[in-house]
Amino acid sequence: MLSSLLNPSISTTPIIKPITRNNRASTVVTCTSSTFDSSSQITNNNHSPPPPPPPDPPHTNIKDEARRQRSVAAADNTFTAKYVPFNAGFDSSESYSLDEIVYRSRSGGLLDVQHDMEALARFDGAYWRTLFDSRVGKTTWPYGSGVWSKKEWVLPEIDPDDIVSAFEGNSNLFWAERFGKHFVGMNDLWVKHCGISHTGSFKDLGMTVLVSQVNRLRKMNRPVVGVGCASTGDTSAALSAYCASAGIPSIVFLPANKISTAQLIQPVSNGALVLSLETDFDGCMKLIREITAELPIYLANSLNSLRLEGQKTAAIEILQQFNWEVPDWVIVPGGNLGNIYAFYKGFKMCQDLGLVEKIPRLVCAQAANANPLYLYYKSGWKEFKAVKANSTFASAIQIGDPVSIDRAVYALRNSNGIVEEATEEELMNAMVQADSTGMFICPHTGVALTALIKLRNSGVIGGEDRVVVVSTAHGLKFAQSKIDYHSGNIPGMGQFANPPVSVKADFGSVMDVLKDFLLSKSPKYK
Ligand SMILES: Cc1ncc(COP(=O)(O)O)c(C=O)c1O
Ligand SMILES: N[C@@H](CCOP(=O)(O)O)C(=O)O
Repeated sequence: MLSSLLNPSISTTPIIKPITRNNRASTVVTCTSSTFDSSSQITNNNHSPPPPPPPDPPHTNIKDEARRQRSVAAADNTFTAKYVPFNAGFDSSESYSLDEIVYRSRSGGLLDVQHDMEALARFDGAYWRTLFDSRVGKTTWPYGSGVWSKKEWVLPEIDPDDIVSAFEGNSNLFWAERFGKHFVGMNDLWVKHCGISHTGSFKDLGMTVLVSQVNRLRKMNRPVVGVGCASTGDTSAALSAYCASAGIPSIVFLPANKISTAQLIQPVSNGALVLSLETDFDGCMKLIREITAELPIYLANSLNSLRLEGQKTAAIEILQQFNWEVPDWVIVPGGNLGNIYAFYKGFKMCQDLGLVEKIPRLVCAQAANANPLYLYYKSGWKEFKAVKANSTFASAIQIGDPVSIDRAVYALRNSNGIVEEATEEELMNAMVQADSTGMFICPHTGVALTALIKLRNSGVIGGEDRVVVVSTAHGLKFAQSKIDYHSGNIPGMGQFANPPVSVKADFGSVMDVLKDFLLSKSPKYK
């Protein structure tokens, strides 16, 4: 009933129909019962004169102004960074310039971006804190971005002219007062809302860095014709938006019928080549790795360590927002497992460079239907086994063979971390209960809140602890799961459902309903 009340045309499972256009297979997406087809393409049949050219842009813009400031200021670029094998020993001499196209070390392991920490440490913690704080809330290019306000720690050598940014980051960190008090008996619970972002998820933080570097590589005539990713929906949205903004072709591999309509329409709208594949995310990931090894398509998944340099700034922002006080716990939902390491790295750099004295304990929260990290953790980190990820309402983390498993284990071991899991009912109830306190969160944040509830119930997290739950995407991307829950359309679920009430449109009927409602809210008048 609710679906038809809200939007009769919403379908839970968007259909992607292949068509042939311009002698090559391409795709058309049907998000509702009405089809986008070739007839919906724009044609100019009325032979009207072309529109006049746009007026010349003003002579100066924020990039020009930033360039002028740089030429006046002393050389600001004494910092460097390079790729090294992830967690390499001190005796390793393997390294690569960030201008090389490389995703794996010689031994096939993961890479990491290593900054010249000695050069950064020539400035003390107070210097960095003041510098970062001074850039918040401005429109100065590129520092108006929460990511690029930490440029020296992200991509120090990139020319600001090459940066592709939507001034992402600086997302709000809000006090979850009612949820804290009523559901977990806490006074100091916070939500870092990374979903309030350009494309509605934390992926923007990493994608601005990756696409900026691609922009630079293309200007250097490196062989990058397009950028591609496998995605459960959010990475593809971010990739296609940043590429479209820079005029770079993007290609996204999506598991057919496994992502939400709102996520699917994002790359379609931004002009990406959208491939809908009859497999799951892990299958898409395997394919994109094979394809990017063959074709001049740059890999944009978090296997590419550039992404994590942007994502780590969310951790620095949390410290900044607490006036450089360190919370006790940070809870992050995990899928491909790049983000948990990005948080660790952001906190650790702040500790190593003297901005703070310690780092928080990290919790990675997984859906029980896609829980390879949780199983590994429970085995005492003995043996990692990829799993076949089952369908979950937290569809963006339906991942059974996470590429960053080694990074996640490193982050958790070095932060005295914990892994928790959430069943479908637990994560949906947590999401719905959080929404009832004024939030509108995604199911992945429901997974993180479930971890919090479990750790509070077991006493691991104390009532006085300061906890940050990372909300990774905007709830509006996952409206269908909320509609299904509140409609009672999910077997075995709906304990906290709040469906709309159908009422006859006459005074008496409306009064009856309202009286019942008011009495139920004010028992003393009963
Ligand atoms: C909304 C959302 N939350 C959480 C995650 C998990 O992040 P990661 O893959 O870095 O573990 C993803 C993507 O995987 C996501 O899209
Ligand atoms: N949730 C992700 C899955 C891919 O993760 P990535 O960080 O490796 O790109 C998505 O939205 O696609």
